Amino acid sequence: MLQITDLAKYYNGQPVFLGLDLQLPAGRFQVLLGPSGCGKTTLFNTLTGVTPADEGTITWQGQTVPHLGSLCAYMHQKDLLLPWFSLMDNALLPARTRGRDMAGARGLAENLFSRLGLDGYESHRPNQVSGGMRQRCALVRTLMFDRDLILLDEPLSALDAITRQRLQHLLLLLQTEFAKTILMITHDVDEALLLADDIFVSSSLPMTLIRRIQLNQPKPRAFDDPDLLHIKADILAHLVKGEAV
Ligand SMILES: Nc1ncnc2c1ncn2[C@@H]1O[C@H](COP(=O)(O)OP(=O)(O)OP(=O)(O)O)[C@@H](O)[C@H]1O
Repeated sequence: MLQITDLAKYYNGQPVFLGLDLQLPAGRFQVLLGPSGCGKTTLFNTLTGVTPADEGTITWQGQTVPHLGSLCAYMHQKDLLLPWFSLMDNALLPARTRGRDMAGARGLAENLFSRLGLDGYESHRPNQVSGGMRQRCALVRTLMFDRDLILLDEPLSALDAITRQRLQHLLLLLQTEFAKTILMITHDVDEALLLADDIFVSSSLPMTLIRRIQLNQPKPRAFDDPDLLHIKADILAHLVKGEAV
């Protein structure tokens, strides 16, 4: 369980967010949905210690921590693969830097490569494969951190519709098969509706959470589910209202 209380971050004296409270129960797929520039990436950077919080507390499994840096796996918008390493060596980096059993790590990475349609590309370098393949490799590397909590910052935003759909299914696997707690940022309302157990809708800058929606519909879900269409209309109305905050 992750508890964020009264979190604030300022840039140049202006709040990106302040008084932010968020509670994330373990094992759920939670999605933060908000307009461009509202502070979503800054929130993730603050949570992971990339940039320090100015106020507030972060509590992970009952312990107050300065940030979640070493407690979570963070997948950025950009794949951040090292260009001089092969895809497999990129995926194995978390295991290597943590001194893990490399034979076991390689076995797991090979299994994930195969599941994600990357087998045969293990020794390719990032510039020799497509954007979708790089994102899949980045997803494998994120899993190789072996953390219970995963933060995903628009992991699918740069992908074509088909690849995106395929990876959405894979993201669902993270939750069901690997029992991860996930917090994902997206702009895409449909993606949020397909994947989330909880959706947090944020206002524009400074970011406040203006709506929380719990979705109990079983997955995989269909876009034309009347319940989801109803929720979509509600979210869009809140996003429009949030722009005016
Ligand atoms: N290092 C920084 N220094 C100063 N201002 C910053 C810095 N990083 C981000 N900002 C500002 O903070 C605000 C929030 O930016 P952020 O990238 O967190 O938004 P976002 O919601 O993730 O945007 P997008 O959805 O477009 O990725 C923006 O006004 C941005 O210009």
